[in-house]
Amino acid sequence: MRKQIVAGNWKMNNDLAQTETLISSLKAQVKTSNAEVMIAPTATNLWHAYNSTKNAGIEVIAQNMHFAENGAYTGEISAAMLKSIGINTVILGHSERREYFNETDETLAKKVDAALAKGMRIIFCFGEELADRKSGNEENVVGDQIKKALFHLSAADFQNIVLAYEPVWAIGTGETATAEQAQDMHAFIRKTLADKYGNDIAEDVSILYGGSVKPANAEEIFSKPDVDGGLIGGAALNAEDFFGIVNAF
Ligand SMILES: O=C(CO)COP(=O)(O)O
Repeated sequence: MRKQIVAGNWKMNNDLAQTETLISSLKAQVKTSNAEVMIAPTATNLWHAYNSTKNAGIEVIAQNMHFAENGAYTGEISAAMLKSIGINTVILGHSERREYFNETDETLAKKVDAALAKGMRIIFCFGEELADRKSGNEENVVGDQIKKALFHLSAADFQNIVLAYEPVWAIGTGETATAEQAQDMHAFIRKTLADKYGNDIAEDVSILYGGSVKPANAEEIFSKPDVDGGLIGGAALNAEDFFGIVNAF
């Protein structure tokens, strides 16, 4: 079953005290929602966030992980380590990881495999850059990113995959894809999945939109039939704004 999801990607923001404050504000705003609500604090605060959101209707998820089980990878965190502190979902392939940390489709495919092997759910991100969109190449770029990192998977694996379309030109820029641009790309993504795995799988996968989603534009974006939720950056750092978006469903 396709799920509606709103996930807050906190990126490298909020120390421990700020994490405590924001979680308290979020807990004060939670009410029964049609959407699953997730937050992705920075790694040092995952354990605290996990403990302070138990039974609060907010899932704590990770922003990244390494593909190896363990070993000589200074500074990295494995799927098993995340699982051991109660984290069952991980964001992979964010454009900032691709751009600043040289993550490639090939390394992402390994990360996807490692997360699935541990039974984790993945929010897999991809999206074109401005130059790709200006040259009309956005579908080729997005199709390639999906195929290279995910098309070695089995149909059953997609039960644990959520997709997040995040056009790079709309991240942190205040520039949002129009609801129509998001819908067109999400429909293309679903068709790409359907061509390989069949309609049932394609219809079941949740596809989130990310890129300058705010309370003011969330309702219109979420109203589109192939948009199943959002991956939220800046607006996730404020509890009212974040729940303004969650409540847009
Ligand atoms: O990158 C994003 C979420 O992962 C989107 O960030 P903004 O909402 O700040 O544009």
